[in-house]
Amino acid sequence: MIDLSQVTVGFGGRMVLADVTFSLQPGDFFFLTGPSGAGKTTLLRLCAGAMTPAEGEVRLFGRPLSEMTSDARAGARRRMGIVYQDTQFLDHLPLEENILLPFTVRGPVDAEMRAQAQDLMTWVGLGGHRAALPPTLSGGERQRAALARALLPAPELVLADEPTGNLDWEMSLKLLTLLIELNRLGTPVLMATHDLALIRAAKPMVNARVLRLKDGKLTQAGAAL
Ligand SMILES: Nc1ncnc2c1ncn2[C@@H]1O[C@H](COP(=O)(O)OP(=O)(O)OP(=O)(O)O)[C@@H](O)[C@H]1O
Repeated sequence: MIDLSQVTVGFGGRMVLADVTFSLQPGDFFFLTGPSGAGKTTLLRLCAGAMTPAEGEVRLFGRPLSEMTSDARAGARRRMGIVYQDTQFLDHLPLEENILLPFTVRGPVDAEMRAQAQDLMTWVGLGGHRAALPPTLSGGERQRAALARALLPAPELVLADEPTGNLDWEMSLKLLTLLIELNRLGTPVLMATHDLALIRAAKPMVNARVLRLKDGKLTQAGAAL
């Protein structure tokens, strides 16, 4: 579904990703780890078609990124559930409307969509915050809202950048469990995280693989979970 082939990315003369090859297929669950600044977000942005590499090829749903128009890239992104580290919300809209945005931008929102949004909000513990304006939410609440918004349109794959960074342990486990449940239904997940305890907690629940980024290189520590 996503293929990176010998991809290289640098910023200001500094190599961040060097000759990285990676493939995300149906059913895969990958944790992406590595020190701060190792390039985890950069790799996720490549997977989302949000940037182009200096060298190498990115394919999204089988199509070379280099041959996709910006509309085609946006179309590919709509098929993905992307949880950014700093998901932006529209501050003047109540949370429920923010979560419904992926639907609103495509057309009228019907009662079923609204019910799905409310279910997801309840699941992530935001059922009591439906009318809240985003600036009044805590960091952890915003993160859970970001997850709900990414998952609402039933994406074909999930890319999540430190989705548990602001969450307590219980909520982190809950979020992990939701991603694992989705994965069991076949949705591939690529999740960047620093949290090795969370990776260990996943071990009995999912056949996940660990990718480690260091010095621009990607290594797979399949048995290290
Ligand atoms: N648009 C950009 N312009 C210049 N440098 C950038 C840009 N994006 C990322 N970088 C640099 O590339 C490196 C990798 O950044 P990236 O955000 O991918 O790392 P990360 O592994 O996600 O870090 P963290 O765990 O702290 O979020 C960093 O040194 C960062 O400063």
